[in-house]
Amino acid sequence: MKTAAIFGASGYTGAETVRLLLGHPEIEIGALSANRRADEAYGDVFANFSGQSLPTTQKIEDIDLTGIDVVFSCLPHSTGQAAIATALDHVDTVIDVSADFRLSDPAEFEAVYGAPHSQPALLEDRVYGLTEFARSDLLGARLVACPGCFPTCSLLALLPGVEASAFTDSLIIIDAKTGVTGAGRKATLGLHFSEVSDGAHAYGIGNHRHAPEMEQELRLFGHTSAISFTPHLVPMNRGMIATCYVELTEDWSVERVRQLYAERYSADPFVTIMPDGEVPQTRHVRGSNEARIGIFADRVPGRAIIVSVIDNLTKGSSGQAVQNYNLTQGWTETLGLGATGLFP
Ligand SMILES: NC(=O)C1=CN([C@@H]2O[C@H](COP(=O)(O)OP(=O)(O)OC[C@H]3O[C@@H](n4cnc5c(N)ncnc54)[C@H](OP(=O)(O)O)[C@@H]3O)[C@@H](O)[C@H]2O)C=CC1
Ligand SMILES: CC(=O)N[C@@H](CCC(=O)OP(=O)(O)O)C(=O)O
Repeated sequence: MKTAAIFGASGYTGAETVRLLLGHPEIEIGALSANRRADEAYGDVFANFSGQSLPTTQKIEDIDLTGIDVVFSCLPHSTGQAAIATALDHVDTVIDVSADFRLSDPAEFEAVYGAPHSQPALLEDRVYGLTEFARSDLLGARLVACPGCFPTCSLLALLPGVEASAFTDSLIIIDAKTGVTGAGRKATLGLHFSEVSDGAHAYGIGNHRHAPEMEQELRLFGHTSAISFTPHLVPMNRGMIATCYVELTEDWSVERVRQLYAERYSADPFVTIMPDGEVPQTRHVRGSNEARIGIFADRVPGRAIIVSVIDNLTKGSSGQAVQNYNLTQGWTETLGLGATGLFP
């Protein structure tokens, strides 16, 4: 049995991590951090957990890491770098769901996130944990940077085709939508019910910070040109959908791409390639760690449209974090992640 501390347990990804770990047969929860909500019973922070036997929340600096094996860090980007460095002196593994260790180049981190990285040495050995493309690096990894939710959803839809040179280098357009929990639990005017219900809007247009992260990974698989990516906020709690437009290279058809994806993901328990004509829907993966991907022909000859859905809080963050930790330990990757999507 391993003991976990969860940093940022009073936030949405922290709560999702707690929910998943409560069902994990090999992990017990030893500590929960919060900032404004420190020193509270966890059931007071999130009423759905009242009745569960869980530690009281503490400030990170008050947590005794003796006896903790793994930290799941669910802090806003740029707030957890020093705490993660300290934690690595005491625990075997840190799984970070923030953006802090995703970009491998500290100069690019500073350009995208507006502040220098305080722990650049840790970037050298960190594993970028898009699980389905990182398995061989995860066993024994000490620091895993879980991809952003948009990159997870989009890269799962794009990388097999890029890897096989099925797409031209000129066109990748990603049109994505996210549920409101993607913005975290903060009280912000633009996230109030009356501001997000009954409508949808684009944001981060032309400059969202996830585009450089996706380009970093696409480059590793051979796609060198810039992508266009626009996220939208839509009135749902959980869920994310990325609709990706690509141009097929000669000899590639939509049917061949679908076959390629089915083979590439055939051994992956959390990626489903939809049968021809079936449209993936966010409502079918809510609360599960599953990604569903559908591949369609465009009316423009030579183009394909790839639609990918995940739950931003599960495969898009905490679920993938648990999946990655399972693999660092050499365990079956599905441990603690067996839930089917909550529908209706
Ligand atoms: N939400 C999502 O869908 C996804 C989120 N992520 C990433 O996961 C991380 C957490 O996101 P999310 O759970 O949504 O965020 P929340 O805003 O819901 O939670 C943030 C957590 O961090 C704590 N915290 C905030 N500032 C500090 C600080 N300066 N020092 C210590 N603790 C602090 C908060 O404590 P308190 O509330 O008590 O003050 C809270 O526990 C972020 O980096 C986010 O980008 C990644 C993928 C998807
Ligand atoms: C709705 C909303 O605001 N979503 C967040 C993305 C989710 C997320 O948390 O991504 P990181 O882990 O990279 O921070 C955004 O667009 O910035």
